[in-house]
Amino acid sequence: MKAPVRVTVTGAAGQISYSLLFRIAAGEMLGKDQPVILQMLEITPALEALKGVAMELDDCAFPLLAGMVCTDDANVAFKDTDYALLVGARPRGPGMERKDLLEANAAIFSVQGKAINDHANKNIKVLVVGNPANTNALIAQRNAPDIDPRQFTAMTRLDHNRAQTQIAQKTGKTINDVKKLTIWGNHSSTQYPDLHQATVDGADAMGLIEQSWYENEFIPVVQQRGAAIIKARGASSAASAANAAIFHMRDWALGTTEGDWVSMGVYSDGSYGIEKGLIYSFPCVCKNGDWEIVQGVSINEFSKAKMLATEKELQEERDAVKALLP
Ligand SMILES: NC(=O)C1=CN([C@@H]2O[C@H](COP(=O)(O)OP(=O)(O)OC[C@H]3O[C@@H](n4cnc5c(N)ncnc54)[C@H](O)[C@@H]3O)[C@@H](O)[C@H]2O)C=CC1
Ligand SMILES: O=C([O-])CC(=O)C(=O)O
Repeated sequence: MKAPVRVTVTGAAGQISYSLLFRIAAGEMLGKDQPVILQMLEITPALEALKGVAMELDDCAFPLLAGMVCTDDANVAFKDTDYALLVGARPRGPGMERKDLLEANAAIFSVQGKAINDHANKNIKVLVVGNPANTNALIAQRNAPDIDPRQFTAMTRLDHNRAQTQIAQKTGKTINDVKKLTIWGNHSSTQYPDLHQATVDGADAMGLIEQSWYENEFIPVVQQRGAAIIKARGASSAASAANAAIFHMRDWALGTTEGDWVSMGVYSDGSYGIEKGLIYSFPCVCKNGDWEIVQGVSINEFSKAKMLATEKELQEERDAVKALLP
């Protein structure tokens, strides 16, 4: 048996965490041979509810669950931690855009970035789920100057998974047949789900669909899927968001599938002309616990315009939280 690793989950009594924690403890994120210690952070009024979640985790008798910490102190929650999933933040309601949450949520991520900087393992892998995820990740990263900025990522895997299902269903194929699609940019309604490199059962995806379906259905359906779930369920995506967080961390830690790539919000190095330092979603492959941006993807004029529009939104979000960016 390996030595246990520490996994911090914030917002641990919330709805996403109620799916997430049990799957982490079952070994679905880091492998069936990797024991975990769960370090769960909540605000003080939610500690009683968190206690109930911890009791249920106990009652699962998970062989891989090597310990639990429940706390309302970020310095305790991030102590020596190896992986952090920053879920704790307010979700949006009907009629809101994710960036409307900036004011409510941004401060959480500057405090947590500092706590990560001061207490976490320096090799920590951080995934920000709380919205607006890319800009919250930027805030946390900039408040952790002693940690490599590449270790802060934002979740666009849910968008990636949504896009995969849309094209699989349209073409009558399975998820396993769909490869190399990309979500570019922000986890917001300006994100650009790109099928130009994607293949379905070995065939070029764009050759299997009409441009009008691509522009007028596929792209808006993926961009607006979060809002459609809120409308239908009366609450934002939870189990599917937890699933995407598991996939994102699993692939980062254990590697992506040969011959395919995934979408991750990562620190831009200037690839594809995207401003360096933004947390922007790119096509990524992961190996040996590290990610890299896939290079050489050809970008046509249609794609370029969409990639720039979502970059512009990220620049505006960044400028709106300047006060929190040291
Ligand atoms: N990136 C993505 O694809 C997705 C992101 N989200 C976002 O994830 C976030 C969480 O969503 P839900 O679990 O549905 O919300 P929720 O409201 O059910 O849970 C959030 C939890 O965070 C806790 N919390 C608030 N401030 C905190 C702090 N400073 N430290 C620790 N915990 C804190 C709350 O007490 C609450 O228990 C929202 O911002 C939502 O918009 C949701 C779905 C997908
Ligand atoms: O749409 C929301 O507010 C929740 C979310 O991020 C998603 O479902 O993608």
